[in-house]
Amino acid sequence: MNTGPVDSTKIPRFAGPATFARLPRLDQVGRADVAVVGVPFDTGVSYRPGARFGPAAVREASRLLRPYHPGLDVSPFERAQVADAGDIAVNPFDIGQAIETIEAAADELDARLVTIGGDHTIALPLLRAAARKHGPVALVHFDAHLDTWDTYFGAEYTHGTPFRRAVEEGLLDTEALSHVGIRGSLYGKKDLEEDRRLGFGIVTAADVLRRGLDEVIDLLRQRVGDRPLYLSVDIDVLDPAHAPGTGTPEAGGLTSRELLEILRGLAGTNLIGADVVEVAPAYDHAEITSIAASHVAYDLVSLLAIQEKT
Ligand SMILES: N=C(N)NCCCC(=O)O
Ligand SMILES: [Zn+2]
Ligand SMILES: [Zn+2]
Repeated sequence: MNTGPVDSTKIPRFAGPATFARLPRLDQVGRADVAVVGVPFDTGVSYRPGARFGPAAVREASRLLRPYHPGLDVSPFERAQVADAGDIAVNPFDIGQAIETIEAAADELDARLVTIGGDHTIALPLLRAAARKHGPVALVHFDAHLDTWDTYFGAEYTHGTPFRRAVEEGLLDTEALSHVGIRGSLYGKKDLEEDRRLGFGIVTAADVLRRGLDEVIDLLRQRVGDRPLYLSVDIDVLDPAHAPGTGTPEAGGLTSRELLEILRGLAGTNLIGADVVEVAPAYDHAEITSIAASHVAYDLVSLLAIQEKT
């Protein structure tokens, strides 16, 4: 029997400290199939800081989550032992050291991870840990931005560069890389050319509107096949109306309904880990962004849980 969340019909959901979805802490249950872990880190940002407060805000906003997911027809916390592994204690003054700490912590956590960021820099060490376990992985990357740029101010490790570094390091299966939700201005046309050369296919935000969800889901599933899959969700894939609380907002994004439907459309793929990043609560209003991110994390946990045998 897996230990589930605190019962919100008996203990008010607004009482007590927040773990993700009111789940037990990892140290309370000893082991987990799926662990939710926070990475309060935002030293890699190019514009507004504040994503270091993302994990705490997403946990607070997750108090309303209930234990049955009707869209996927699963009770994820019964199907799998899901636990909150707390936050990784990253150095805010040294990006290199923070990256090493995240990689080591991900290696050590003996569970499939849903990581709550933190800025997008953290995807690189998480992918290093994933590739160490599974070999080069397929990637579906939800974001307004490519995040395959080369350097900023000469810095190689930033929130705009993790996926170029990941390809260079051989962490990704370059036959199976997709960005979803891309939009907004670029530095030049070469950004797209270099991205294509690295192996990425792009589903733009406009494609989601014009081609529709079913076609987009089919295309993504075809590209992924049965490869081990990592999902990275930058919350700025959503329109600023759906996610104002983020560091580099771009107009013309997905609705939270579209994003959740695409995620549900990936049920049955060989998902091995996922992150939700770039929630910066200082720019949020009425918890719009952290509520969206907590629901995304719930769907990611559910996608991992349905892979556990019943
Ligand atoms: N990963 C996120 N959210 N943003 C990257 C933006 C990089 C830039 O300033 O051009
Ligand atoms: Zn982004
Ligand atoms: Zn990003």
